[in-house]
Amino acid sequence: MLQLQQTRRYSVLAAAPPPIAAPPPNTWSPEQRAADLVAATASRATSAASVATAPVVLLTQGDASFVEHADGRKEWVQRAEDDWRATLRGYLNKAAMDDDDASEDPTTIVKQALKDWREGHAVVLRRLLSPKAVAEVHACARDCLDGGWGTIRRRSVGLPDGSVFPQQTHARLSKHFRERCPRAWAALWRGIAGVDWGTWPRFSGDAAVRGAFKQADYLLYQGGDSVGWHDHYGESLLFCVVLLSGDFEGGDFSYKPLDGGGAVDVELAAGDVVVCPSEMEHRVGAVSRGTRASLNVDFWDVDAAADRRSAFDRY
Ligand SMILES: O=C(O)CCC(=O)C(=O)O
Ligand SMILES: [Fe+2]
Repeated sequence: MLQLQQTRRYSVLAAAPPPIAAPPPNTWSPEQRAADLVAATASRATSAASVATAPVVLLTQGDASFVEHADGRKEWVQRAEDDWRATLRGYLNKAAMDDDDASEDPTTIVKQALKDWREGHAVVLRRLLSPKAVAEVHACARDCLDGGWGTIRRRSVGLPDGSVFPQQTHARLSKHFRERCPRAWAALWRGIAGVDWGTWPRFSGDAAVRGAFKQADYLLYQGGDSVGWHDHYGESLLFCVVLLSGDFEGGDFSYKPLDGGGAVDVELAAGDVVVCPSEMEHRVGAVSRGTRASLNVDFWDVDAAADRRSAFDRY
């Protein structure tokens, strides 16, 4: 069993800088916000109507958003945790729920990916998750919100490049991910075991990969959200990212090869998975239109008894 190293570069920044232009006091009134929340917690059918009138987020800076209302008015609003939850719920109420369970066998997908793979690079598993497996993950995130069993945060990962402060909305699904997303989980551990074996072997076989599940995080980016350059060194041994949505612009996933070569942009479609060794630096570019949803899953080799995280950090 390897010793888990201290975190070196994986940065989860706590404080957000002030927005570029100071937002005016919140004119998205508490009454309106309360009404949105009530509507959002109602049934899916009725909440779909309320979502149509929710402001569109054009840009985010820290906890402030520049929004456009249905009548065309634009303004800065300061947002609190409940607002981010409402945003997440609004997206999840509309997220594609596709019943198509067709996907290729993970072994075949891994074989193809390893043919194209070069040492020191990430591995891309095309369409590893079927539309139904992707839908399972969206449904799990909604269940996490409705059931209140996972932590939901607005957080920053990585270092800002230029003036853009990286931010993502983050829901930790670890507690129930494996049982609520059986298709997604089976595709992931099979795909990852195959990749690991054929590249930088860190886990000895399927059972070791299954036992090394550390956490699964559902991530939402919109209105300029991004993730700066960072790695997961010391936090895990291997991680993967699944793209869960398609209707957005910007939001490219890039990584820096371990041989010191220049950054590589990866084109991803919903259901595609990028697998990286945890020391590999990566980032997500700013999302300029629509919503990018993804799932980050980390694998380590610390067994349950040696896991010293608090319940909050786990879930
Ligand atoms: O959303 C992604 O594609 C990557 C997210 C990421 O790197 C992280 O949350 O650590
Ligand atoms: Fe990351």
